[in-house]
Amino acid sequence: MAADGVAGGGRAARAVSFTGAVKSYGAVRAVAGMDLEIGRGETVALLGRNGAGKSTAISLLLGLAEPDAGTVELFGGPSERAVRAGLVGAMLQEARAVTRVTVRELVAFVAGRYPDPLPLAEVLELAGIGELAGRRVDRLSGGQTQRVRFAVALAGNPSLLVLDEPTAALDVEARRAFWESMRAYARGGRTVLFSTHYLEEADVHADRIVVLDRGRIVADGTGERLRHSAGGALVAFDLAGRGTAGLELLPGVRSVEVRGDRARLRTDDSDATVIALAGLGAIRGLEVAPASLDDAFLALTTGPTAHATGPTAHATGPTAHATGPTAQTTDPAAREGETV
Ligand SMILES: Nc1ncnc2c1ncn2[C@@H]1O[C@H](COP(=O)(O)OP(=O)(O)OP(=O)(O)O)[C@@H](O)[C@H]1O
Repeated sequence: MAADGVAGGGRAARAVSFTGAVKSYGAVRAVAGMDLEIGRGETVALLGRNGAGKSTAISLLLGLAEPDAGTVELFGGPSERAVRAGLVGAMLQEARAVTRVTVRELVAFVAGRYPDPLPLAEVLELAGIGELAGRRVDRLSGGQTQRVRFAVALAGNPSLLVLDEPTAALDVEARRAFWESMRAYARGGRTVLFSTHYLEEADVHADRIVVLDRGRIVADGTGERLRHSAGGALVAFDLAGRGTAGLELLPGVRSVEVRGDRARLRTDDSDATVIALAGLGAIRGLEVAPASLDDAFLALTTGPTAHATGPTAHATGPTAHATGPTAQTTDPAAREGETV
């Protein structure tokens, strides 16, 4: 694969390496010391609330922004080298397409800038836009535009595909088709990094989920591992007038939450917790359920955001002003107008 051509660190080089990366905007530490390695062939989801730092991390990774401290490397070298070598395709938020060109012209233009592009027909099919090929790119719906962005990201047959909230504007059917294509692409040994707010998408479509909160990685692992880290199960029962004192001391219990007359215990050992509750005679309306990924995510990221004081940044952030036909590629030529 072409990636081997720039793997300065040899075969062991990672697709992506963040080492102590920091990026601040004024007083806001958007990325606050990030260490992350992504191996070749992995599909990784970047998950986090609004303002968690996902887009900023992606900008650093693509070389669209420079870290204030630390390093970010792609394929064992500077991002720019990997980008110039055509190893990277990206689908960013809010990038506007040029006017007056057709979908086919745009995708062909982008493909032509890469050394080893995919055949045009294959790109159009993968992105599900065969029928739109003759349409002008500035006359598409939001979801259609999103699919064209995906095509632009795929066009160069990149070894690393970076997708910032790729399904944001897609309807259910388009979403399903998108993930099918993404997985087919990843199966060819490519590395995929995508950001999302959808926990289920991360769980189903990524090998690994990296949870960001306030610019830091607060969890990194499979969905299963995340669920476990949040407490393996939830045990709920009716308090029936009894108090909650001592519940947090029961075996396995990590946290206690009370809603109305019902207590919800997050526990690492539901059997032990239930036996202890039975010993207390507190089993009315007893329910045991595995912790959901939502539970895990909330447990990992709940709390006041240190810097979420304004509107989310991506409308004005480093990805927003990419306007040319290569706006969603990472071709350095496309970044000449960057103001970051
Ligand atoms: N260009 C910028 N100027 C000032 N602040 C910025 C800029 N870009 C991002 N930020 C701030 O950095 C923090 C991280 O923003 P970022 O866009 O990376 O988060 P995100 O996880 O991608 O959010 P979302 O899910 O809403 O897209 C936010 O507090 C945001 O306001």
